[in-house]
Amino acid sequence: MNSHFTAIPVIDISGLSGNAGQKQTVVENLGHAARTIGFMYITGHGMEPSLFANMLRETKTFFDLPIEEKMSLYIGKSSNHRGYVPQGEEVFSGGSKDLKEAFDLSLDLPSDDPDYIAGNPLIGPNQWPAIPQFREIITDYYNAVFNVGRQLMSAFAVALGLSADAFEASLTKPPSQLRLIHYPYDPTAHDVAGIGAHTDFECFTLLRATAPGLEVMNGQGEWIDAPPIENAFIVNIGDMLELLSGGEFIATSHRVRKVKEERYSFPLFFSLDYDVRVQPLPGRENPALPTQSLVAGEHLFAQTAQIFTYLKQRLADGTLVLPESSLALSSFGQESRHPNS
Ligand SMILES: O=C(O)CCC(=O)C(=O)O
Ligand SMILES: [Fe+2]
Repeated sequence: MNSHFTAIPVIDISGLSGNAGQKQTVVENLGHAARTIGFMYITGHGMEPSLFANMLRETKTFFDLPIEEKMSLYIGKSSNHRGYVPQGEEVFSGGSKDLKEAFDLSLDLPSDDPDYIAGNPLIGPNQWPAIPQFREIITDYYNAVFNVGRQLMSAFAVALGLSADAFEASLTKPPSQLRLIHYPYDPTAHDVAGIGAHTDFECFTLLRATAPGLEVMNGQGEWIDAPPIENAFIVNIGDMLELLSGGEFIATSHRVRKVKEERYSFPLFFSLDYDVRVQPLPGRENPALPTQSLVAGEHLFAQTAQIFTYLKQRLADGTLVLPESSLALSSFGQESRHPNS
C-alpha cells in the first residue's frame, strides 16, 4: 500500500514498443509504482517536445486576453462543461478557493453527436477562442497525449492481469478532459493554495507543468514535492483504477501549494467511456472501498458538480439532480484517511 515514500519514481516507457521482455519490464515498473505510490514520472513516451512548447505558447496568448473576451467562453454557458474557468469558480470541500484560471476542453465531437443532443453533461464539441491556430495546436497536443494514455491504459491492464486490449472497447469516445491551467503569481496572497487537496476522478492523469508547486500525499499523510522534469509526464492513478483494482492501485491525493512564480499546468485526465460501469475485477472485491460500483462518467460529473460554482447553483435550485449513488468529494485516496493534513 501507499507507503512512507519520499521520492517519486521515474519510469522509461520506451520498452512498450519493444520486444515482449522489454514490455514486461515496463509493465512491472508501472504496476509497482501504481501499487506503492500512485504517482510516477514517465519518460521515453516519444512525444515531440515542440507539441508542448507550442501549446504553452498558445495558452499564454489565451490567458493574456482581456477578461471580457475570456468570459465570452465561460464554461457555465456550455451544456457539456467546456470553456473558460475564471478564478474562484472552483471551490473544494472545506471552502478553499483555488488561485487559478483554466480553459477546459475534452474530446471534440461534432454538434450532431447523439449523446450531446441527448444532453450528456460531458460529451460534445469544445468551445474555441478566435486565436489563429489555437484549435489546431491544442488538438495536436490532445491527440498525442491521448495516444500515450492509451498505451499506459493497456500497460496497466496487463499489470492487473488482463489482456493488453482489455479496455479498448471502453474507449470509443471517453470524456477525457485536457485542462490548460494558469496559476498567476500573487505576492500578496496569503496561504491560498493553487488547488486544494483531491484525488483525480478518472483512471489516471498525464500532467505537464512549467514550475514546481504540485505536492503528493504519502501513506503517512506527509506532503512530498513533485516538481516538473523536462519532457516527462507526471502520471497519477485516479479513482477509477483504484476501484477497478480493488484498492491495489492507489488514487493518490495531491494539491498545488501557493506558487512562488507564475505557473502553467496541463493535466489530461484519462477516462473510460461515459457509460462504462466500473467495479473491482473478479477476485479483487474489497469492502474497504468507498463504493463497490460506479458509472465512470457519472462519477466524473458528480464530483465536478460539487466543485464548480455554476453547477452547484444548478444543484441548489433543483435544475440539476445527481444520482443517489454519487460520492462526496475526497472519498478516495489518503485524504480520506488523513483528513486533517
Ligand atoms: O497543476 C497541477 O500541477 C495539478 C493540477 C491538478 O491536480 C488537477 O487539475 O487535478
Ligand atoms: Fe489533480
